[in-house]
Amino acid sequence: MMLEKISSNKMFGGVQEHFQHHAESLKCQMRFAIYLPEGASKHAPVPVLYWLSGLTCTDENFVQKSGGQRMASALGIAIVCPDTSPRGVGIADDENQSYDLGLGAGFYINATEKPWSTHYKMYDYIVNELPVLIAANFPVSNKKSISGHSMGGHGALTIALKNPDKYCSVSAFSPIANPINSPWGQKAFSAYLGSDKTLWQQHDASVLMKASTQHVPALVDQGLADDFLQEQLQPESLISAALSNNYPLILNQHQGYDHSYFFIASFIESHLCFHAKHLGQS
Ligand SMILES: N[C@@H](CCC(=O)N[C@@H](CSC=O)C(=O)NCC(=O)O)C(=O)O
Repeated sequence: MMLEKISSNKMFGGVQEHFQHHAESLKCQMRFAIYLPEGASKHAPVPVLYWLSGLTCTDENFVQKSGGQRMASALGIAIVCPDTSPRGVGIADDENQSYDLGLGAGFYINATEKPWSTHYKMYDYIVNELPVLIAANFPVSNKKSISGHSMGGHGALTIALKNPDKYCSVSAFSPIANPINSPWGQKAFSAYLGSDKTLWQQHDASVLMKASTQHVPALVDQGLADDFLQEQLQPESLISAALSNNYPLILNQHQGYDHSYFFIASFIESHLCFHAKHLGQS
């Protein structure tokens, strides 16, 4: 698979890079960012944290705003940031977009409904295609963890809960914790999956956590001044699910913090330390 390098910048001794490539699962060109810490090499491969961004984001938001690279360098962890949806000429909703459906809003699921089903296979891209591409082209080990924000927090939690053998740990900032009961989730799942709500449940972190039998260690941070807290995010559903299933979820709530990357930047280092512990880096 051909990778085209878009940019490369030395940062904290390592390197922050952006690439583009043809994604088979999405049938379009995709971009991703990768941070590689100093010393990562074929002889000293490093584990990878996949970061899934939220609505309206690209591969750039985390790279520019989170400040996560400093601790990733110290801990010896690579961070891969994919884009949040397929993009390109002729892809559904290119010309008629709302911020919470279509471009920048792939929800990390495989769409089954037209017109989305041709390209919107973000689950396959994140779980299967991208890790193979990363392993083939970068000095990484086979240890992986996953994290994300908001829509990406939903993606990280659901992907880890559905694939407990693939991920050493999962974390999320302000995740859409119960999308089958939130307006963002209902809009996306209706469009991408259709009206059968039993299918929606397979992509709901609270439903999956309640039923989970193999527990991936999970950390969630939530700001209490988040404008989306009650209507869209509903962390109380995740807390109930964890309690009912004795799930090892750490959920921290923070007075005064909102939904922005200022919140993520304030706590990203604790997430990286959490993942480092489960990836065997500390
Ligand atoms: N209506 C807003 C919503 C966009 C927004 O807040 N996006 C968040 C993620 S929300 C859930 O997935 C975000 O991360 N934005 C990018 C950033 O860099 O802050 C709007 O359109 O602005």
